[in-house]
Amino acid sequence: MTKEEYMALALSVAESTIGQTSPNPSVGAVVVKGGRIIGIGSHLQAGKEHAEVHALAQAGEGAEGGEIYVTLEPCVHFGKTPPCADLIIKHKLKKVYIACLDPNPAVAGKGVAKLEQAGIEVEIGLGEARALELNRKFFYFMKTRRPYVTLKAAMTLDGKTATSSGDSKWITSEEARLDVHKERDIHDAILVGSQTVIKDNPQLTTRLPQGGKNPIRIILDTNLSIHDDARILDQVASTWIICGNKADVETFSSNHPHIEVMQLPADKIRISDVLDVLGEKGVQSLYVEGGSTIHGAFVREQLFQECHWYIAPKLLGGANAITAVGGESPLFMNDASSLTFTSVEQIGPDIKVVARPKEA
Ligand SMILES: Nc1c(/N=C/[C@H](O)[C@H](O)[C@H](O)COP(=O)(O)O)[nH]c(=O)[nH]c1=O
Repeated sequence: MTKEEYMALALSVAESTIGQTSPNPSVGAVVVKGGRIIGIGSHLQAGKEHAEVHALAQAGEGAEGGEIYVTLEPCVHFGKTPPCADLIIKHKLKKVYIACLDPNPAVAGKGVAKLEQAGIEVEIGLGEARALELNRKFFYFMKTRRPYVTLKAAMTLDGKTATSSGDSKWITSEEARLDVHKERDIHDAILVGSQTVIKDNPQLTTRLPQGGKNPIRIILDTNLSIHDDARILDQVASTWIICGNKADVETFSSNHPHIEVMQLPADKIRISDVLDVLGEKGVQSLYVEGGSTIHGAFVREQLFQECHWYIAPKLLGGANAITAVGGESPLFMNDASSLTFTSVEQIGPDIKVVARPKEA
């Protein structure tokens, strides 16, 4: 295998753990000696061993004089295990291939410096684009201390997410809805507005055949207006409610002591305040399932990093049907958010379009 193929293997191993390592990044490592793979490892869960620890444990003494391919710069800090840079030095590897540097300015380059001081050759950048994409959400959070926001909407071909009566069952297929649960599984948190809770009474849990992690359910509810029997108030998953400063938190909390309520200082909920609060709580990835008014707020304030549009081959019609992105229309087309399509894929009879705002 070529060095590109060894790094591609490390990247694949890292990609297979996306969503399960938060708040840590997903990392993969491959140890090679004499053209033979002698160790493969990935970071499987925050607090557990890093990828290099697993790969080097598998390689054992045979690692001496070999090379390691790692998708993120080896750490220099003491976590659950000693710094990976020290472990690589201890195993006397000859060369380290690093796909991308740590985004944290406090540690960026420190791992490389330590390896080079120990006389180990370091090559940076092999598979870098794929390594940056793989931990895109983590890197964004590290840089901004705000969650990476993905807007999700399911709509008809003419952009409707419900009929004028609010009916939306179902627009997209089972397959497309299953894909939504895969997205929920890899996100730290999911967010909807109180209108979606009142109209749809969603569970907002991850229901995959193979199981999966429930994201934290975040409800924007200015006046704590959701009904006491709403399904998201059950104890199947964590639920946080963000409300305005006029809401009667005391009454709500006495009725629902297990629900975390965050009261913002203003009477209206501003998305930028929501993202600051969630960032402080360590939420790195946020999946916004709407509805229309909520999407309108995120789009108007340009506070999203990606949108996933699931489009069904149906035409609903009706100017009074519910549109995917509500709120006020800008006066001019120039005020539209300019995006770039990053992928379009068919899922069952539907298509999933992923688009991102043009890099600022
Ligand atoms: N109506 C449709 C959707 N509707 C999405 C609404 O947010 C709906 O209330 C929640 O997805 C329901 O959540 P839960 O299943 O109770 O956890 N989403 C889709 O992907 N396709 C559709 O057709």
